[in-house]
Amino acid sequence: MLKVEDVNKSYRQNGWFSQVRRQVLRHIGFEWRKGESLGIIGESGSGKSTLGRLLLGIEKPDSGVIAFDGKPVSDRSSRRGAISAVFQDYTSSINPFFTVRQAILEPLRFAGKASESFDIGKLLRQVGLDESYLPRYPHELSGGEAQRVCIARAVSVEPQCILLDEATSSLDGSVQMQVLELLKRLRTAYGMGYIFITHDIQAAAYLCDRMMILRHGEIVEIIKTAELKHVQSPYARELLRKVIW
Ligand SMILES: Nc1ncnc2c1ncn2[C@@H]1O[C@H](COP(=O)(O)OP(=O)(O)OP(=O)(O)O)[C@@H](O)[C@H]1O
Repeated sequence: MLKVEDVNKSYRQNGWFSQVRRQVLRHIGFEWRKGESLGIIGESGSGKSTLGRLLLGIEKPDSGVIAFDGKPVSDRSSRRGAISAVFQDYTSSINPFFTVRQAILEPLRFAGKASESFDIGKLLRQVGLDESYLPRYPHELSGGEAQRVCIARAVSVEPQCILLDEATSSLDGSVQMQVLELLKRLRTAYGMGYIFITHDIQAAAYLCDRMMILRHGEIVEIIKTAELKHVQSPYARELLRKVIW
């Protein structure tokens, strides 16, 4: 379980030497339960990606606690293999000098899970590719294929949770749908859960069991997707109005 308690985060407003700080996240608290798919939705600038970086332990909060199975995520060894990430920018997520084979084996080696018996072909087929992609370089892949390779990398270590930050947003309509379907299938196949950061409420509704709505760095509401029509706060109602009703 991932537990977030009273997390606050600010950044210096005008560069390194500025004394002025802008509060980006305020009093964030929630739990992500094993196997769950939780959407984090909100408008641009609401703090979604910042929260994602804190959950991954890439950055530290000013105050508050983020713990995975009781251990702080800032402790790299505790989160290694527990949380993987897939980002929007699939082109820069893969080393341009790595083949697909090298790109997929990299996180496995890092997690100490690479072995001769690892079935890389099976993994590629799980994400809708096949062995013919193994010698290819990123520039020889379409956007959808590159993002599938990123997903394969994230899945390869069989983490408990994959954090996806706008991972389907830059794919065009039908490819985005294919990747969402793929994520649904992988969840069933591997039993892992997702934290799905997006401004696309429909994509989140498709993939997630619960949704957290962020505004100006604060949680407005956390609601089960099945009960989305019954959101309480005026902001959440307005945000959902266009796509739900
Ligand atoms: N490293 C940083 N230094 C200073 N300010 C930052 C930094 N990272 C983010 N911010 C600011 O924090 C606020 C929240 O940014 P964040 O990227 O988390 O929002 P978001 O909801 O993910 O937005 P988007 O949907 O546009 O990606 C923004 O005002 C942004 O300018």
